[in-house]
Amino acid sequence: MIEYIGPLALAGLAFLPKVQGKMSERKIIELYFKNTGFNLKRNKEVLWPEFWKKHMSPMFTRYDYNLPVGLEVEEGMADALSKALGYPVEVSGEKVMSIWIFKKRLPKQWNYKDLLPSEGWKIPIGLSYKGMIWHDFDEIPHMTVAGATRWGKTIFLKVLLTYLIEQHGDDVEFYIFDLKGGLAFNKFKSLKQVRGVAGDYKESSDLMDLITSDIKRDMSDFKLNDIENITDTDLPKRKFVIIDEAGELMKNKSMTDQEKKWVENCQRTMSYIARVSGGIGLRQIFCTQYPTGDVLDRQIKANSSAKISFRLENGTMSKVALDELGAEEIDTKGRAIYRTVDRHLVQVPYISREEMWSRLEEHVDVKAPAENGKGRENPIKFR
Ligand SMILES: Nc1ncnc2c1ncn2[C@@H]1O[C@H](COP(=O)(O)OP(=O)(O)OP(=O)(O)O)[C@@H](O)[C@H]1O
Repeated sequence: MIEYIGPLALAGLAFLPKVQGKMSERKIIELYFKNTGFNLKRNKEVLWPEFWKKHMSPMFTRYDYNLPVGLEVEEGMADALSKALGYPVEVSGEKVMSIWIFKKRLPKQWNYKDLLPSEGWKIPIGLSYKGMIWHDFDEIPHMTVAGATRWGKTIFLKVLLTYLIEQHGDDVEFYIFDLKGGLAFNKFKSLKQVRGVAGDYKESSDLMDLITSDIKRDMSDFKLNDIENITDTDLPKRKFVIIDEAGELMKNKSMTDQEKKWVENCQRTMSYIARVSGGIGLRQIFCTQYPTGDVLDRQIKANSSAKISFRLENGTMSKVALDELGAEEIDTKGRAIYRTVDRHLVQVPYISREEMWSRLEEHVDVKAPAENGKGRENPIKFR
C-alpha cells in the first residue's frame, strides 16, 4: 500500500475523480488500464488484462497480468505507472505482462566481499533492482565496456580480474593492454595467471602477436582433437584479453610510421579475436571512454553481444556503446547499464586496491614476472 499522492500527475489517471486516502497498488494499476483504455475490443466484447498473481520480494513487488492475444505493452507505461506509484517501475512480457515495482533504491556503493561464489565462467556485473546480475562468458564470450573517465571502468575490470582469479586460479589466463600509461595494471605482471601486460604501442603489438600465435596453435589442437567449441568439452582453461583503453590503439597524426604499423597490427588482431576465438576459449573485454564508430570497430561490436556502459558524455555515445540512449543520464559512480538481450541498470561491486591485493597476494609469482611478447608457458592441456 502506498500513499496516493502522485497519480493526478499521471496522464492516465488525470480523469480520476478525487481519490481520498490510500489506494492499493493493484487498484492504481487497474485504474491506469481503465483510464488509458488499455484493452482490446473484439466484436462487441472489451477484453481487459486479467490479474494473475502478485509476487513480493525484498527488492520489488511484481504484478502479473494475462494479456488478451493482440494486446501489447505500450511505450510510456512504465514511466506513467512509476509517477503514480512513486517507485521505479518496469513493464515487460508478452502473453503475461509483468509490472515490477522496485521498492528499494540501488545502493551507491557495495563491497566485493559481499559477493557469493558462482559456478562456471560467470562474473558479477552488479546489483540491479531485480537482484544480482551475472555475466556468463561461456554463453557470451566477448564484451564491450564504455564509460567516461572516473565513472567506474577500472574498478569493474579489477572486480572481474580478482573474481576470475579467485574462482579459477589454476585455469584462467590474462593478456592485459593497459594503455593509460600502464599505471592501473602494471603490478598484475607478477600474477601467475597473467601472460603479459602491455603499456605502449610496441609492447601491445608484441602481445597481440603472442595472442595470434596462441590462437593458431590452439585452433590446430582443437581441429586435431575434433573439438568445435570449448564449451562442449570439460577443458577447464579460459583466456581473457583485456584492452583498456582501446581508443589509444587508434592511428593519429602525431605517430611515427612504425607506431602506425604497431597500432594497425593491434586493430587487426582485436577484430580477429572477436571473430574467431570464442570457440577456443578466448574472451575479449574491449574498454573505451570514446565509444565512436571509429574506436568501436564494426566487427568487434557485432561479435560482442554483451555491452556495459558507465556514464557517457552524451546520448550519441550511448547509442554507439549500447544501441540505446541512457548512459548519458547515469549520475552515480560505479552505476552502469548492462545489455545483452535484456537490459539492466546495476551498481557494480566496489573493490579497493588494498582488498584486491590482499586477495591476490597468494597468486603472485615472485620468481617469474611475465615478459611482454614472450609470456609464460601456455598451459592448455588436451591430453
Ligand atoms: N563500483 C563502484 N562503486 C562505488 N564507487 C565507485 C565504483 N567504481 C568507481 N567508483 C568511484 O569512482 C572512482 C573512479 O573509478 P575508476 O577508477 O574505476 O574510473 P575509470 O572510469 O576507470 O577512470 P579512468 O578511465 O580515468 O581510469 C573510484 O575511485 C571510486 O571512488
